[in-house]
Amino acid sequence: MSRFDHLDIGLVVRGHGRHYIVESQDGLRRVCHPRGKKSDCVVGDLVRWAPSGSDEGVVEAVEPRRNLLFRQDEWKTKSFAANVDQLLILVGVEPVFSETQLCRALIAAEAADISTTIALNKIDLPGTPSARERLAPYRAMELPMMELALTADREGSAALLTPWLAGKKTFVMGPSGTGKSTLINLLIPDAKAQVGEISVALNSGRHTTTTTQWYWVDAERQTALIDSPGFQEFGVKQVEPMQLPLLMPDLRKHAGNCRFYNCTHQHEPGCGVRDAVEAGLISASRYRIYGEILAELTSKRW
Ligand SMILES: Nc1nc2c(ncn2[C@@H]2O[C@H](COP(=O)(O)OP(=O)(O)OP(=O)(O)O)[C@@H](O)[C@H]2O)c(=O)[nH]1
Ligand SMILES: [Zn+2]
Repeated sequence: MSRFDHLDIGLVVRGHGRHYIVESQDGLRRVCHPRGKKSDCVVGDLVRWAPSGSDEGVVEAVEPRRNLLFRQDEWKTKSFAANVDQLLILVGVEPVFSETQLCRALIAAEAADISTTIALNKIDLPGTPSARERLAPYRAMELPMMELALTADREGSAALLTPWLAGKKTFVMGPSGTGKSTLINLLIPDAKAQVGEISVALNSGRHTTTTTQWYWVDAERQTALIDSPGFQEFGVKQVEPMQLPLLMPDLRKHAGNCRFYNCTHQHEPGCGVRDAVEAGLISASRYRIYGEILAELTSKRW
């Protein structure tokens, strides 16, 4: 029980600097301001809010979160969203995706206990076989995968996505130019209107992709897509170094065979992970990325 339990619950559908757009249960959206540091919230948060003035509100408290997806570098933590059911990582045949970013996103999702599906888009393009090849280690890890052609085969893509999304809150992540906007517009014909409504409330005029945005797919407000801006760096400093291999399913599978319980899988003799790399059971690129992230996590702050 908290002293704010009598207040209405709202959903944070967009953050905008120090204020938020909160959707109340009747579907109305209004600008809300945080009362203090305690009411720092992110998209997907459920908040207790009170009216303030004629059409604004104050966030008094944030309800406990089911999960929080975020990235963390040396200096700051950047939240993506809270209370999501699943993550969709959209990569494209073009532009060629960065495997290190993909690994980092998967590690952050695993650390937050959020299940992930990788979707390869633009399979109408000739680079498709090599993109599939690059994803082979992830398929071998039994990560769910989907193949899409969001512009070339709209119906086929929608038919794959729609049942998978139904009733869930899905966070969509992916590098710039892979088709995130195409996906949102395919599934949410009134996406522009949903954003426009908010821009009017904020007086911001037009949509910027610099902020995370919650979209309802259906009129019943059961299915949601959460679209996020791109990013350059994806820090996973929230992870303890010893925990890192446990968040990478292919490494985790072989770490039990190491001679030392605290093996870092770098130089130790009798390392099950390095044996598996040599045997081709763990991809060389995944192992290299593991080493790079481990070095980052163990580097001393100055
Ligand atoms: N050939 C092909 N092109 C596609 C497909 N899906 C999207 N595209 C094109 O890829 C380009 C980028 O798509 P967007 O939806 O704008 O990508 P985005 O991920 O939103 O990119 P940002 O806005 O930069 O974050 C556009 O020119 C799309 O038409 C596809 O299935 N096949
Ligand atoms: Zn080892």
